Amino acid sequence: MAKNKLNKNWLHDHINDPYVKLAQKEGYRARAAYKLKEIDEDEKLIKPGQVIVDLGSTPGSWSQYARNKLAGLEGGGIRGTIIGLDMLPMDPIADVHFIQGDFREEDSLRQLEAILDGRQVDLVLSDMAPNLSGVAIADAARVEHLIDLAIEFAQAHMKPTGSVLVKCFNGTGYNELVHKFRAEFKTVTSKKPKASRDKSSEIFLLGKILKNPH
Ligand SMILES: C[S@@+](CC[C@H](N)C(=O)[O-])C[C@H]1O[C@@H](n2cnc3c(N)ncnc32)[C@H](O)[C@@H]1O
Repeated sequence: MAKNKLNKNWLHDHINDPYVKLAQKEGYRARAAYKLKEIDEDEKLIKPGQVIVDLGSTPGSWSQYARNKLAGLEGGGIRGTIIGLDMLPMDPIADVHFIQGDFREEDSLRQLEAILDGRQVDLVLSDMAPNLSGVAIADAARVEHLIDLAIEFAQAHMKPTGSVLVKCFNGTGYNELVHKFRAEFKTVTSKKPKASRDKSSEIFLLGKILKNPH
């Protein structure tokens, strides 16, 4: 299909997408908020008082959703901590810490550790998506690398009873990722929320309770 037609189709789908409309109405920066919302409502992941790390947070809809879940009733501050990290800038969200950095780089980890200041994380979220080259094996390796780093981070900084939710793609390398999750977590579930487009091979893996915490 010609590129122009593809762009037009995307625009048509986007404008008519109920989640895009809902995001505009409810003040979310991206329709992605509803992916996390559905998974959270199913799995009861986010609770007041938690320490949450949101990897690949820009433009910020997952952090906004998490913030709403941790918000106090009287509209004052949040109970808990949210740290967003992305290589791209993110407009500030009240009560959400933000680090601009590449998660593959040591410096980003140091900055995360500085904000954590010894506290353990309850929930690691990763909606990180690497730039894809179209070469299946190379792309699978990039996705896997980011997920390996998220798991390593969880091993080092998450409570043993915590959870890790990562975006991956149901294609080359997916079975290996499920295998890896099963080796690391007591419970592993794959999630395809309704807001994740059918056309997309995007799928989320949720691991709960570390088998071998450090
Ligand atoms: C799909 S978007 C995230 C959307 C976000 N969850 C939301 O709800 O607004 C994926 C993000 O991952 C970020 N990303 C990809 N690779 C990264 C890396 N190595 N380090 C940090 N961020 C990364 C991209 O810059 C992009 O902003």
